[in-house]
This record gives sequence, structure tokens and C-alpha cells, in this order.
Amino acid sequence: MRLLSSLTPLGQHFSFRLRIVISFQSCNFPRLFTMASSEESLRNTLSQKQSAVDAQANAVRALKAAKAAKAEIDAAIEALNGLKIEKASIEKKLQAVVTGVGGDGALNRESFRQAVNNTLERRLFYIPSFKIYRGVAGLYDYGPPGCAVKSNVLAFWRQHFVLEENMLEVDCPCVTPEAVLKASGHVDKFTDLMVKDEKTGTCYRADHLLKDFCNEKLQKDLSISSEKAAEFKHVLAIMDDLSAEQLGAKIKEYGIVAPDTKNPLSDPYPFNLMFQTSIGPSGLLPGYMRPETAQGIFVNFKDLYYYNGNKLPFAAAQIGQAFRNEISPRQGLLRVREFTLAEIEHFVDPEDKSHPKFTDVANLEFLMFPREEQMSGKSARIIPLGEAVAKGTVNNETLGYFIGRVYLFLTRLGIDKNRLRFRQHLANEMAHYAADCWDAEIESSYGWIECVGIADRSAYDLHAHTEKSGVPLVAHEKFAEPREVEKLVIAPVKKELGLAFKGSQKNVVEALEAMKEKEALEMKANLESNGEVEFYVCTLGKNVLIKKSMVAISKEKKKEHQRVFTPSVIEPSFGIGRIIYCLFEHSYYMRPSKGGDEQLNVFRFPPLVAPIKCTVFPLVQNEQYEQVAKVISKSLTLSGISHKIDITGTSIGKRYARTDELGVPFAITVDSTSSVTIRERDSKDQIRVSVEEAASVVKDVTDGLRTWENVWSTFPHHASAAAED
Ligand SMILES: Nc1ncnc2c1ncn2[C@@H]1O[C@H](COP(=O)(O)OP(=O)(O)OP(=O)(O)O)[C@@H](O)[C@H]1O
Repeated sequence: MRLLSSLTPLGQHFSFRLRIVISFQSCNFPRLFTMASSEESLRNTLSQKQSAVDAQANAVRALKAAKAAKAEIDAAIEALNGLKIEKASIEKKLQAVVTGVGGDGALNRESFRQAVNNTLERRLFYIPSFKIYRGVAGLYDYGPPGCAVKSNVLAFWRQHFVLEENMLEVDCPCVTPEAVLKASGHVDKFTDLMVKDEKTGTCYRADHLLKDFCNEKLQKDLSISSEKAAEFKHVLAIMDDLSAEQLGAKIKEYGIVAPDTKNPLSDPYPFNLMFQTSIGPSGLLPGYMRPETAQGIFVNFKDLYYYNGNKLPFAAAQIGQAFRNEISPRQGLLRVREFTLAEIEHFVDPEDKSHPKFTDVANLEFLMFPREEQMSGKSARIIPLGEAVAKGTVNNETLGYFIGRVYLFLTRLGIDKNRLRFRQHLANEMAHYAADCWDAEIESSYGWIECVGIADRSAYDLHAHTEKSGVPLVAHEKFAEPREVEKLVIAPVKKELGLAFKGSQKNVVEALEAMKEKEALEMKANLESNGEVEFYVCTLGKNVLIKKSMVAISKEKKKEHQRVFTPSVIEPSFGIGRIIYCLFEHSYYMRPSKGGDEQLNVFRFPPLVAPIKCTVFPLVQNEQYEQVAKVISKSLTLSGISHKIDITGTSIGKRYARTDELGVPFAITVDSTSSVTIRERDSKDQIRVSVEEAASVVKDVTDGLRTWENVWSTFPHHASAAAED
């Protein structure tokens, strides 16, 4: 019994069963006792006791085994939980890798975007155009603060580029005759592939649907195999190479349907993005709304070159509206149908693309994403600009110079340098004539967005307009001494060619004249040895047989006084709306109100771009304070500082919150007739200055002549606006 009493509850359970066995057998003792001797009886009792001991020992062993098993089970459960945690963390990491943000990034991005956009629309930074008529997709109005930000961005653009680089600014019409855009290639090639919902007729950009499908699979479907993931990545990489047929085949293969209705889609077909019009009442002169401002500069090259004293290099610049009839405008200001472009066309000698001021930017270091690194699946990394040009990653110094200047422009506006990268175009993204292209991409809640394209377009545009207009858009290099040069002369014999090729004679003549020196000299050698040669005429799409009598090829020596050449063009092209939207996102943050019960919106715009630099508040509604506020307002006006007086009777805390939401960097509060406080938006710190000094202090800080830290240490101050409520 001692043994039993020392057992655990499980042991007692076993012992209970044992006791039943014992008592059952003891019921039979009296009858057995009469039939057996006392020895036998004792033996029986002993044997029964032995059985009981054995049973109890078994029970103890079973209990021990159960205990060991329980420990094992606990350990297994712990291991399972550990594995589950590890799995969740790997899932998060995978999500982070594919989305580029935290594991729950998609949700954060969306709620962040919603918060920014609610504030932007509520405070009239920008709003859908024609809202009372239910709006039109892809058209937006800038309201007062948005307009002010835009005009500040453009003013800084003019300062940073036109003024500091001595550029020639022009302003050309938006309505452009067809001939100009035919020459530039826009009439024939400025297209996107479109698909239609077969039932409703709603249009979509075919590549966007395929891109969205692949991205969604990669980002949200964690169950796809690594082979499938590689396939989707490959499709994304070759997207720009896909023909209409290939794009259509992929859409069918993946079962992509109309996103809004799930209806089947038509085959993709090209849609020209230009808005067509006709110029004048006759309707006989077709025209388009320009899709870019650049063409206005190219067609004026001759006059601008003359204006510049017939000297290269020089740059012309233009700010203006561009129009693109986007198939499916989306993402707010990022893809719209009318937008402001600021473009620079820098004309340079193709044989000398060095830049005298390259050393000014060579030491800049920032995120670059060269073509090779993209192809090998690596990430953008920080590269010194000087190194990128020296190693040939960036094609030439002038292109590199503009990349550096664009970096400085964007970061001074307030774009976060850690969310800005320069991505080189892949070979399939570049036009065949381009020497090199880099996009300044800014990361927003929509991902990485191309905001500035910086391209070396070689001589393509000027060549094209020379050819179509018949006006040579060329530059001259005058030699100090005449130079003897050997020139290749290709003289097709039109009579012979006409007899042989009849209607195709013109194609053959043009192809012969377009031969490069190496090809022409090879033809000459072949004609001399064989008398005839096979020649591929690209516009006919076939070989023709050229005989010796059909063309004369020679090299002649000539004295030349100048070199005539078509300049190369390096073009930085800024989408102002995209830059502004990214700036809104990079500047926005929320902070708790003083009581902590509310989240307040703030735009931390640098003074340079802030829509209003300063607000003036009389602390309470009172005649004397309002008079002081008017005096300060007058001196701010004289100093050229944009500002606003807020004399509403609301609490000072509410008025601060309202201006923080507009991104106003400074607030002057009139709380006496001799001195006032100036509060800085982000730190909420305040200094006390005399009424007479207030405007000049704000001006010094907004103009960047003094820092806030400097004025803070100079004037009496106190931290974090105790009186904000
Ligand atoms: N629909 C648009 N809405 C707003 N900005 C645009 C639009 N299309 C182009 N931009 C801006 O104009 C700049 C120059 O235009 P570009 O022709 O190089 O763009 P793109 O390569 O056609 O742009 P995307 O590929 O995004 O359509 C771009 O870097 C971008 O900032």
C-alpha cells in the first residue's frame, strides 16, 4: 500500500484496477480455505501477492514509458512550432524579395498610397479634371498648392539647367503638322499594342496585361515552381521584343482575360498614341498634338546653331505640354493623357563627346543599374559616376554629365537618394540608332517608375528631318589650314540600272549610295575581278545582280576647308508630373497629434518646392495682433516670400496642422506686438524674433543662406511648441 500511495494519479489508476483483481480473488478464500492446508493457502496467497507485485511493477514500467513518450511528444511539438515559424519567416523573406518591400509590403504600400492620395485630393494638390461631369481618365487638374509646387519645380529646372548650363530655351506649338511627325517616325511607329474585351469593347494595353499577370504570379503565388518563376521573369525581360503575334500567343497560353469582366480578349493590334487633328478649316492639312516637345527643337536646329554663333556643343531646352492618347491611363499622375515635359536637346560633335564640366560631377556616387547587372539578376548598386564613365559603362562623358546633373536636380528637390536609381536600357529597349540610354527611376508605392529618360540618340533626328525637309541640319568644323582628304565617291549609272531593274531602279540606286566605305570597296574589288556581284537591296527584300557597267566606285583626293557633319543629340527628358507625384510620396509622413488621439499628415517639402513658404497667425483674434500680422505680411511680400495669413479663430494647434498638411515649412505666430515666434514644421521648434526681423529670417532660411540650426542657436528659442494646442 505504501507503494500505491506513492504513485502518481496515473499509477493510482493502475493500482485501482489491481485492487479490484485482489478483492475479487479474496471473495473466494473461505471456500478454498476449507479445501486446502494452511501451507497451500499461504502459497496461494504468496503467489497472489507475487502476481500483484508483478502487475504493479508492470504498471510502473508502463508509466515510465508513457512519461518518456510524453517528453518526446512535447519535444516534437516544439520542433514543429519552430518549423512553422521558420516557414513563415521564409515566406515573408520571399515576399520581400519579389515585392522589394517588407513581407506585408503590398498592404503597406496600398494603405500608404491611399493616405497620401486622400491628403493630396482633399487639399487640392491635384484632382480629376472635369469632375462635375464625372471626369475623363488620364486627365488631371493641379489645384492651388499643386500648381505652386509644379511652378517651383519648373523654376528650379530652369535655374539648374537653362541658367546654369547656358541653354537656349524655346517655346514651340503643341499642334504639329503631320510631315514633321512623319519624318520623326511617330506617325508610323508611335504605337502600343492594344487588346479589346470581346464583349464590352473596353481597351487594354496588351503588354501591361501580360506584365501584370507575370508580376502577380511572381509576387503573390508563392507555390509556383522555380522553373515557372524563371519563365515569368524571362517573359518580363523580353516583353519589349515581343511582336503582336507573340504577345497574343502568351496572353492565350496564360489564359489572361479582361481584368474587369473576365471576358475573352481580342488579338493584340497596334494603336497610335497621338491625338490627330486637322489644321485650319479646310481639313486638308493633317496634324497631331505633339507627343513630345523635342521635335520643335530639332526642326529649329539650323536657326539655333546660327544663334549660338555656329558653335557646338550647345543645348536647347523646352518646357511644354505633351499629349499621348494612352490606352489605359492609370496610377494617377504617373500615366496620363496630357502632361508637362521638360526636355533638353544637347547637340554635340559625334567625334568628341567629352564634357568640360564632367569633373564637377565625377565624384558623385549613387545607385546605378547597368545592363549586365540586370541581365545577371543582380541589384542596383552604388557606383561612382567617374568610374562608370571611365569603364565605359556609361557611353560618354556628356551622357554621364547629364546623369550627374539629373541626380543633383532630383535630390535637391527632395527625392530620397536611396529610392532613386539610374537604370541602363537593355539592348531590346533601345532604338536601333541610340548609343546608350539611362532612365532615372524613382521608387514609389507603384514600384520603380521612369521619371527622366537620358538618351544618346546619335544623329538620328537631325538626319531624319534633313532627309524629309531637304534642309541640311548640319554643323561645320572650320579647319585652320585646308586639309587634303580622300573621299569615297559612289556613282550609280542610272541608264544601265534603269534598263536592268525598271521600276525598282530607285531602290537599287538608293541602296548603292547608302553603302558604307568598307562595303563599297569590297564591291569595287569584286566587280573588278568577277565583273558582277550579288547585292542585297533592303527595300526590295532581295538580292540583285550588279554588273561592272552599273556603278563606278572610286576614292578621290580633295582639299577641304571644313568638316560638315550631323551632330549627335543627348536628350534628358523629364516627366514633370511623375517627378512631382514621387516627390509627394517621398515627402509625406504622419505623426500623432499632441494628445495622441489623431494622426496628422505632413509633407516635408524643402523650402525650394513648398507651395507656400510661410504662414502668419495672430495667436488670437485681436485688432493689434492682426495689424502686426499685416506688417509682417508686407515685408514678406517685399522679400518675395510666398505666404498666407490665417486669422480664423481656430486653435493654434489646428492651424499648425493645416499648414503642415500643405508642407509649409515655417509659421510666424503673432503673440505680442513687439516680437513673434517662428516655428519650423518638422522639428516643431520655435525661435523668438522681433517683428522687424521676422521676414528676413524666413527669407534667409528659405533661400538657403542660413540653416534652421543656425537661426535656432542665434535667437531665443524653445523646443517643440509647447503651446501647439
Ligand atoms: N503617359 C504619361 N504620363 C505622364 N508622364 C509620362 C507619360 N509618358 C511619358 N511620360 C514621362 O515623359 C518622359 C519622357 O517620355 P518617354 O517617351 O521617354 O517615355 P516612355 O518611355 O514612353 O514612358 P513609358 O514607357 O512609361 O510609357 C518619361 O520619362 C516620363 O517621365
